[in-house]
Amino acid sequence: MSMIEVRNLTKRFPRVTALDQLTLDVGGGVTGLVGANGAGKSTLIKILLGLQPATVGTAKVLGRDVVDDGEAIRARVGYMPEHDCLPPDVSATEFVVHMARMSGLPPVAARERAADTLRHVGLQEERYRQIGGYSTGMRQRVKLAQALVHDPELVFLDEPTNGLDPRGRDDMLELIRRIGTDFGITVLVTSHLLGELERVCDHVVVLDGGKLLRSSAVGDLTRATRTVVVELVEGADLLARALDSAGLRTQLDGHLVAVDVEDDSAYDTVRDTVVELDLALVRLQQRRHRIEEVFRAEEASVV
Ligand SMILES: Nc1ncnc2c1ncn2[C@@H]1O[C@H](COP(=O)(O)OP(=O)(O)OP(=O)(O)O)[C@@H](O)[C@H]1O
Repeated sequence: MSMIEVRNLTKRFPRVTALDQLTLDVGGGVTGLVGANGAGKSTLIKILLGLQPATVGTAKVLGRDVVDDGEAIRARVGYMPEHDCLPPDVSATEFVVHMARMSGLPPVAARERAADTLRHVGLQEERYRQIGGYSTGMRQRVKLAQALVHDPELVFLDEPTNGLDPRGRDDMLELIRRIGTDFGITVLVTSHLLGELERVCDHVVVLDGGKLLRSSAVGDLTRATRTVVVELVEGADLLARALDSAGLRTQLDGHLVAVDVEDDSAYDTVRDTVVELDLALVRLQQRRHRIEEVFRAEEASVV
């Protein structure tokens, strides 16, 4: 079932078209929304939350229209905004309890949910201190906690790893994965870094200049473009030439030949050719492309 359905969505600002006839379906699990700064990611999230009107087109979230049913959608959806929006002079506990109360939870339930959620995002004793003294990583966790405190079915996380050091990024990505797997909450997470999303996402949507560049399952994206690396004692150039003549794409690098493998028959061709040429094999290793390499290769072939 589609959690989000976007049809022909266009958003024009006076000087720029932020979204351009975007059509898109997002299912359950963790979906990454990737694009350079200005690609339209935040604008899409704001329209899906009913916080901004589209110029043209329609969108549904959890089966409800974003214009007619904004309030009902916001009750079942969490939102972690990109920019800092936290009051400095209250504690994380006070803030998250307040947000839970705003979502309609009674006082005792709000306190319990806030404590549970802050624990899940990894804020311990520091949750009683004023937010003004927090590190960026701690502030991101508070923003995440307020997005989860009312037990939503779907959360929008806008650039949750922004400003974090590598360790903080890893921790945040792990948390996002757990939101999807352990709690069964559907996640739409944005980033301008494609590489970090492949670790936690089931699906990736790529926006470019407000248009849909690609929407694929992460597994399909990397599986479709495997490489097998063949290392030989000698004769790598002979093998590369023979495989080229057999219609495979190869790259020669010293004693190594990297071969693009589009289907399983390519393995047979590599094995048979090594035997026919009577070459001494050191290693035959399969390597999946990283998602970033796939896109880089595609961009290069477009240029
Ligand atoms: N309220 C606004 N008024 C005018 N232009 C806007 C407004 N909001 C966004 N834009 C423009 O729309 C385009 C898309 O912006 P958006 O914030 O959606 O991109 P983004 O992919 O989220 O990038 P970033 O990560 O930098 O926020 C940009 O060119 C931006 O300048």
